[in-house]
Amino acid sequence: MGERVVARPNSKFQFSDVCRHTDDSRIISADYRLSFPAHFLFLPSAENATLVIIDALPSVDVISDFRLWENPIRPPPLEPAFVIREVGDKGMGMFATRPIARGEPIICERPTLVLHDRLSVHKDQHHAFYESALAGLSPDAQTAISTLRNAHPETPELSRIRGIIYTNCLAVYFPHDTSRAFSALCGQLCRANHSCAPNAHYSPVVDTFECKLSAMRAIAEGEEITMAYANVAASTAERRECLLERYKFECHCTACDLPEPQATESDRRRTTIGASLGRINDGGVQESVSIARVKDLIKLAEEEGMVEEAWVLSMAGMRYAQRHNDRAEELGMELQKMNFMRMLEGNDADEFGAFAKRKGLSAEELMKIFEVVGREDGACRSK
Ligand SMILES: C[S@@+](CC[C@H](N)C(=O)[O-])C[C@H]1O[C@@H](n2cnc3c(N)ncnc32)[C@H](O)[C@@H]1O
Repeated sequence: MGERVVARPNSKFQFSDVCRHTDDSRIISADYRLSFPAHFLFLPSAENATLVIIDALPSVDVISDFRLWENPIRPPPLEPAFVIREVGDKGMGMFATRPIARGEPIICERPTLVLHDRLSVHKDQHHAFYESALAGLSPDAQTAISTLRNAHPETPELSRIRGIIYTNCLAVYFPHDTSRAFSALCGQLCRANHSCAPNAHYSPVVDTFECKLSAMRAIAEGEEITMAYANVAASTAERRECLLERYKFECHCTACDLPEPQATESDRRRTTIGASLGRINDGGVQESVSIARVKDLIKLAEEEGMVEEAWVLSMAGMRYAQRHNDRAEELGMELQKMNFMRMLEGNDADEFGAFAKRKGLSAEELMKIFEVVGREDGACRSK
């Protein structure tokens, strides 16, 4: 540890007398009253940081050794796919500026602020703590974060920056330990609004440490680009309650505002899928339901446009077939799983590429198989 930094002239940390330099010039140790000693890692350098990671040593220490930061970020598409603009009560939103094909990456963005999920700062110190973390970022990066929406009323318990984190955070993982979830803020991707029938899917890209939004179905020019913030395998009332509590809005998406009798039918499908997914997560469904039941559930999920849930169900079906030594069903389920993955994360999804390689197929050959399986754009009900 180096010397204590006390209001150095022009220092990024001049308002804070509780930050110290460490042997790594990019890592600042913060002496706040925390559940563990926090550290700020500024990347690519402390002078011109576009990313701050808030964690404890030795984890930040480990992360700082990754060559990952030197990897180029994926180049944006030649023709940008979206614009961010005002959308009434929702605040800002993301809109397609051209037709976007299913599976196409809409945006791939390195986050600007990342913090460990179990970080707990004393409420009296929230403001100073997060301000210290932001103060080390470049002016553009600071603006990107501090101007994000805060849906929560500011209180002594919930500072503005904490409210911004609650409103916007996305899950990310580091390659060295994917069991630890971190929350991330991105200047652009965090402008995507919610829908219970979304047209886009968020996924963290572990290898390059990026946040990715891909088109889950074809998106028309001018259409709003939306993702799901909450579990959509739940009834309208349950979804609305969860969104109101966490994100402070009442959802009026196409799924929430369906007329009767479609609303009741949609609730029935979603709660049926939700109950089965709960059993899968508990490890029970594999023995308690037949492969025929898994197929029925996948059909329900497709009818609701719930691709992620269909993907989880096909994975459960594949495992079930494996345990029963049913090779034909296993391959059928694996193909479905890959196809749902392609719908969620696009043809460049790591899992999709690895599958093609494992089967000794080129991407084109694999696509032909999917055409035979017959799940093109219309397979999931577009909302
Ligand atoms: C991650 S931000 C999304 C971008 C935000 N609209 C903005 O202006 O930056 C989440 C917040 O946006 C608003 N929001 C998102 N989806 C919405 C929806 N479907 N209806 C109304 N408000 C929504 C809520 O205030 C929510 O807490």
